[in-house]
Amino acid sequence: MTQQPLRLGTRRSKLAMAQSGQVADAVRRVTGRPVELVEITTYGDVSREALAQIGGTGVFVTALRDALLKGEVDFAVHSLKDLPTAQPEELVLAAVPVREDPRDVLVARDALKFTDLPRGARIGTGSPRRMAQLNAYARAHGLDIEAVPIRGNVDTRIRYVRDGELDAVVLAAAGLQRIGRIDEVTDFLSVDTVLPAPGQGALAIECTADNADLIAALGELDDPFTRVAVTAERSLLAALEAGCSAPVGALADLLADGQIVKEMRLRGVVGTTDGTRMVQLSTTGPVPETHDQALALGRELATEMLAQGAAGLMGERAQ
Ligand SMILES: NCc1[nH]cc(CCC(=O)O)c1CC(=O)O
Repeated sequence: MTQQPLRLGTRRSKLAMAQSGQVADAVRRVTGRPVELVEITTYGDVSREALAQIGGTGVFVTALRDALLKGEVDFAVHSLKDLPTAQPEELVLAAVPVREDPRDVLVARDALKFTDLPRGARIGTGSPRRMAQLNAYARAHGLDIEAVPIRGNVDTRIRYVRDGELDAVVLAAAGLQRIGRIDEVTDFLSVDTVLPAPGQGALAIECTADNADLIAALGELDDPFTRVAVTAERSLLAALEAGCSAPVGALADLLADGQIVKEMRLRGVVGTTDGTRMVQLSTTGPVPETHDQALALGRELATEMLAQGAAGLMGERAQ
């Protein structure tokens, strides 16, 4: 008996195709069903200008969600950090698989590490979050760097370095891992230096809320810890009322005593892009056992950050 293939909606970029291909393999494995990739062109893919104007929030996601709602595809794969924090009622995150390395990394000329960059080094990043933290670190440690706003996909950004236009670019480790270019990293930035974006390194597998059989099947790919961690991180982002282009970093991790997991820590940072003003806090508590507990942890930290003036540091937008 031949089974209808499951249709996986994906963006066409190299990164999206790579991660969708990996998820397709995993879904074939757990469901035993064929999976076909359906390429969907998003507004953000078509127009760089449009992307700059609308600021980036969710542009890559909207077209995939429309295709789900129209029944053109059965499920979609998103980079979790690109998902708006508001979840549409008709859709569910059926799985959040095990997260890749959440760190940001440097791809620099001549195998340079961040702290070895020469005075006046030009570092490309379009992310206010990365700019804020790199500039703050540079100020504190007497480094002289210039953060240069850039756009484009991962290949384009690395090309700025290969062409000698920039000394380095900052990217997410997870993206490079997924497209097979992790070997080009010259420095893995400690999360103490640059806290990643909420949800960075994680994927979201989404389908319609009425598809109980598929939700159950995709649920096999869910990693409960990753889900709890990214839920807390995104709850912080939502409670700060910041969009995905805001200078907000967040990371939840487990604190263990030997093999025994004791607590979850949630760290958050907000700063001005010039790195002169930062609010950086963390909170630690029992590992959340429910979605609501994970949300509460994020809200708690947001409340503390707002009390320290976080809102006043978020006015800036990506260039
Ligand atoms: N902003 C674009 C984007 N969205 C997801 C990733 C890959 C990393 C991930 O899945 O978190 C990237 C590239 C990057 O930030 O370098």
